[in-house]
Amino acid sequence: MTNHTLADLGWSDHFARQIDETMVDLTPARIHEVQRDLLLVLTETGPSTVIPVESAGEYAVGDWVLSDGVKAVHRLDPISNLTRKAAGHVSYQQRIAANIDTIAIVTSCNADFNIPRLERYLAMVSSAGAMPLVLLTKADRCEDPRDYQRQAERISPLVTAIALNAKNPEDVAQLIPWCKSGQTLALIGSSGVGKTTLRNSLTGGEAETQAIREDDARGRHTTTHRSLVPTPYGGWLIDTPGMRELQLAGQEDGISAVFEDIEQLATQCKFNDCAHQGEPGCAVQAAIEAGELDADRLERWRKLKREDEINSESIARQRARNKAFSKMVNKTVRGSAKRKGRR
Ligand SMILES: Nc1nc2c(ncn2[C@@H]2O[C@H](COP(=O)(O)OP(=O)(O)OP(=O)(O)O)[C@@H](O)[C@H]2O)c(=O)[nH]1
Ligand SMILES: [Zn+2]
Repeated sequence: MTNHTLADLGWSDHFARQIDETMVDLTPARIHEVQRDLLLVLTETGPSTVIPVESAGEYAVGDWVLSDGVKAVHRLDPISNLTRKAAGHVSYQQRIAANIDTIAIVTSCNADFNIPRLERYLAMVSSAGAMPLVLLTKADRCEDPRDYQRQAERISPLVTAIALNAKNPEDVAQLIPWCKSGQTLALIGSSGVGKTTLRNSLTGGEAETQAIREDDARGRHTTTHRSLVPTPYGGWLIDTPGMRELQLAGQEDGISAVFEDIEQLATQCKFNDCAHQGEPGCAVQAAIEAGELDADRLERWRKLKREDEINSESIARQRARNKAFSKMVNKTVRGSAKRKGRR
């Protein structure tokens, strides 16, 4: 990897503002890969490694840290933060990637194309604080890719959809505007939709196109490998392989953004707490009857909100349990130190 300026690496005023006089001797470094006990970073003087001071789960690829040459002394507050509820029967919010300008949701112009899943991804992206882009791969295998494009763009005014053949360099060149100087583009989507193919086309790299197993509740070792890689256009690419389960948690704002039409209608219902289930003066039901809103879309909005609520509650309960446990441990440790002191 060649040397880059901080701006080339994606640095901006947002990060500079977080540095106070106690931190001026530290070196800004951007994480390009998170390992269990080590962070692989990029600095103005080239690639390096630093030791995390928090647990590995607190860091995400794309994060900025301040290094003293050995340790990542501070982790800077990110501009955008892609998270999900961790996969399996566990209750915590998992960080996936940070400081991404655009998140491309990759799906194919075939059976993988699925409106409810796109809505879910779009809510995640919106909640992350990044711009969404929908990439419809395998357009070369499909009779009418424009139909998929129209369906995706109908979901929300937030959506720009591009249909392409991920293997064709001319098609992939349409993505260059999102990969320029200091910009970071991330690719998310199901297995087999062409993320690795796109990554290879965009970086000139040769990453293997194979399925990657991720951590699950049975405690298998994670082999996911999220990394920040340079593109020849001055920007960066983050691939997020093998994310099978995508549960929302704490992403109500993203759901509201994607279902803005419904939330807007709901403000016109007669009752503030209208459940849109047949109450008089319900603007949402009126829109369905007038053919302006799809009843299935209302159901999907309800389902995502319920899921987000249930997951957020279980995460909050787990946090409270963890807090109570560490309080108890601290008390025990202090108690035993006191007893020792008396002896
Ligand atoms: N014809 C055609 N084939 C494609 C296109 N995109 C991907 N493929 C093929 O689809 C298969 C899966 O592509 P990958 O790039 O490995 O998919 P992935 O999303 O990286 O999958 P994971 O690594 O499992 O997450 C490969 O055989 C690709 O060559 C496309 O636009 N057109
Ligand atoms: Zn209503």
